[in-house]
Amino acid sequence: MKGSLAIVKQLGQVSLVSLLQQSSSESKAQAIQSLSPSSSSLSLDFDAIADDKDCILSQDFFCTPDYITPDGQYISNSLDCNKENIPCPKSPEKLQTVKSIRQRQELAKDTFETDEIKTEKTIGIEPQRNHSYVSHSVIALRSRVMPPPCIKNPYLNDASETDLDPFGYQRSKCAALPPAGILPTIIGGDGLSRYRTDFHEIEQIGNGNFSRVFKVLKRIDGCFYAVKQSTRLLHQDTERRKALMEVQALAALGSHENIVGYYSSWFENEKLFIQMELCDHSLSISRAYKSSLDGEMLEIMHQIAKALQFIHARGVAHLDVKPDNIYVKNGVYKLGDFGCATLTDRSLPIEEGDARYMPQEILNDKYDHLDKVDIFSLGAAIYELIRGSALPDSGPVSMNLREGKLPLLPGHSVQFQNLLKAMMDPDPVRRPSAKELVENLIFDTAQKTGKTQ
Ligand SMILES: Nc1ncnc2c1ncn2[C@@H]1O[C@H](COP(=O)(O)OP(=O)(O)OP(=O)(O)O)[C@@H](O)[C@H]1O
Ligand SMILES: [Mg+2]
Repeated sequence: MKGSLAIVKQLGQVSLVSLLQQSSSESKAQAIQSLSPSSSSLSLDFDAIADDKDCILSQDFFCTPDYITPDGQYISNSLDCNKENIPCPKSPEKLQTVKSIRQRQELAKDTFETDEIKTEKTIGIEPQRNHSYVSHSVIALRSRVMPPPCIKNPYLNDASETDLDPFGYQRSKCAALPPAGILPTIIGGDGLSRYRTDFHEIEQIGNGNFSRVFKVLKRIDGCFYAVKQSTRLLHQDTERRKALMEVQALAALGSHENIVGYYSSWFENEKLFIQMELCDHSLSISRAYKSSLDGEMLEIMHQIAKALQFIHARGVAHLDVKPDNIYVKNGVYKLGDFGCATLTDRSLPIEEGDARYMPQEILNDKYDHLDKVDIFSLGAAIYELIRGSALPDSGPVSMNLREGKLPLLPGHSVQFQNLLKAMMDPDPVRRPSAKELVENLIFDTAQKTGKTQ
């Protein structure tokens, strides 16, 4: 045994599993003790390894050389997920024998056979023992061997489902979303972060009530994107389902010039990540975005009305139209933040957005004309931009607005003020639809006189 330990130390590589399997518990302790003093860089969790002697080493799956992952690598990944460019430890040269290859192949075969039976139970379940690198890898691998179920998008109608059945055997279990515990949450649990692997973070560009938004560079295509991350940990499936509604709405709607572009999304460490088109900034009132020009306000109104016409035609209401959620990119205005989006037929839960921009009927829980809620909110957003200061939550100003009493706006045409008044009419039926708004002659006139250029 002494001889083999000497070889181990000399080669700088350890095959501890076989070592521990062969040794009695007493000789394990001796072996460990004799290793420790001269190899201080190796501080392995031997108890964990001994506990896991029937587990499989990650390298057995990935066909990498047999070596114990240096302790430092695991610790740095698990303690500070934000660190980038952590250098990969060099794998020591491997002494390969035909026997060791065959043993490994058999071991892997056994594991995959076991996985077929056990995967359904392990998906979506956090590993119980965080101290073992081996257990993390096995669990992460299992979730990849058996991909998570497809999720039915509630914003799409089901016409195509008869021919194609992407939900397969899970249909009976999930009418709309998979059952509790099954949504994937453990990406990143093995120390591999999709966010860190695929993107280089440049800077934070936004802050919402529920999320932070970062400007990132995608490593593989060299393009900039915005990635929105939820700030709260989404522990429960119900929370994850709710968060998912935003990406499902974006994905179902498809692309439109006046809607922020959607690329992809994933869960990582119990947070939802959404990769989107990067815009220059939002119209947030905190940026002192004040304009007294009819032309500019008309341009914003016209472009966002087009976005609303597009989503309303697809049966979707945004329910959180406000300056914070209108972004600008190269002079083009885009509607973003679909976190409150719902179906106008009220077949999905309704969560109203920022109360400052909500009409009275929503505060009275009347949801008959959800598309017209967006028209009111757009009117309120435009009014706020003209006013140049944030609308109050409550009080006489907000009450007057909800009653359709819009103060006079000096410097703005009567035609424009009347349109704004109509958009904020207390009766949703009398508000123009998005289509009527887009087709309003005021935009033609503005274009002809060059005001919207
Ligand atoms: N694609 C983007 N490009 C540029 N900036 C963005 C983008 N998406 C979001 N932002 C910025 O990040 C801020 C917060 O984003 P977002 O509104 O989506 O988060 P939220 O937590 O859902 O917000 P809320 O508090 O309104 O619910 C936005 O107001 C905007 O300034
Ligand atoms: Mg927002």
